[in-house]
Amino acid sequence: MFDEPSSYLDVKQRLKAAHIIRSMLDDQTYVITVEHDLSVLDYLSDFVCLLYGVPSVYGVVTVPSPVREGINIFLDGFIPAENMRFRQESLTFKIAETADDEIVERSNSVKYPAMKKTLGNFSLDIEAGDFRDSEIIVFLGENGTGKTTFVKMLAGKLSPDSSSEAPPELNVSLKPQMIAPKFTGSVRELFIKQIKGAFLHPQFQTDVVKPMQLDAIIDQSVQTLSGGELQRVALVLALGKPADVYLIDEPSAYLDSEQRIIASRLIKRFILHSRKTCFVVEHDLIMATYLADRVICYSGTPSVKATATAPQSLLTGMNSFLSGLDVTMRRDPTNFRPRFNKYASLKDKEQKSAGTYFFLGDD
Ligand SMILES: Nc1ncnc2c1ncn2[C@@H]1O[C@H](COP(=O)(O)OP(=O)(O)OP(=O)(O)O)[C@@H](O)[C@H]1O
Repeated sequence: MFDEPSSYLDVKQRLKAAHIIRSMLDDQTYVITVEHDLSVLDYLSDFVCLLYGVPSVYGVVTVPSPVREGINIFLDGFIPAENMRFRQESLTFKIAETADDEIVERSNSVKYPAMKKTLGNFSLDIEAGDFRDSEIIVFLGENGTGKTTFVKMLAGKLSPDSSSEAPPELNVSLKPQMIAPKFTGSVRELFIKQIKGAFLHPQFQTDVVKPMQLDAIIDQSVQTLSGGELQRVALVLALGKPADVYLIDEPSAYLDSEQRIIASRLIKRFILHSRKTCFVVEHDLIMATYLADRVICYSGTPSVKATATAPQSLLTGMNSFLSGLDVTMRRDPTNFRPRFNKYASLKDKEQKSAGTYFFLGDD
């Protein structure tokens, strides 16, 4: 039994862990895993059981379905065999989907210079780039390649050792990777203290606070929250602060699949409507590809030396990221979610020989 084997691992390690777990299977051995990263769940398992219900009240476990069908049922929110709808909306992952299909005008562009930073034995080179309003840029890279270091430099918490010109002075709001609250009051008191304006604003309540489902914990002490509850509180806090740039480091950590989808939608809508920019570090590729307007790819040797590219299109960036991992992805025709091809399968071989590691077309 493996409980959340992918937590905090990068994509390469998630796939490696899936291979190791699968190699344990034989006639006598069954493996049960709990996994919230749907693309890893898809790659790892043969069958899935869905659990639905009301958190802390009741839960129902379905009979096992084949993995593709099970994940699609989960995303659809409707179990045909039981004629049971457990979510009002069905979820799809059209690449470049924009909330409400609005035409996005991204006019304001801010440039940042090439920067270098050395920390102990690790050195990071960042290529010069730019970002625009209403845009989400996702960092793709292995653990220890300097994603958090770049985020801290953008946030002004670390200064570069050298840069081709002075970095822009940005008004940023940061959701750190590790959340260790010192606040001793309740969640409500924390919101009133730190983001009173946003918290009392009906639009922010509707767009951000309500979807994060904090009613049950709003008067609970912050010190007693679970990892997933803290993550949701931290996301609301980060988005509630007035800023030009939002830096969200690993929003999926500790969240279940449903909450990851809710959080991704909420971040996307918030950034689109507030006309701000958001940088996100994310290893869950369903979340990452849903969120990203553009991506920054990290290459090099983790913990030693790495380079971060300028922001590039999702397609170009994912192609180079996946080719570095020697894996391919295509989209499921039902809901367009990205799926890993099984290693050395026909589709894997075809996509590799065509150089389309990230295939946007339908099956
Ligand atoms: N203050 C420091 N002193 C020495 N080395 C450091 C320091 N801070 C970070 N490092 C090292 O720099 C490298 C990059 O760290 P960073 O946290 O930016 O990576 P990351 O890409 O965000 O990793 P992850 O995906 O695991 O969160 C790591 O090898 C880390 O150990």
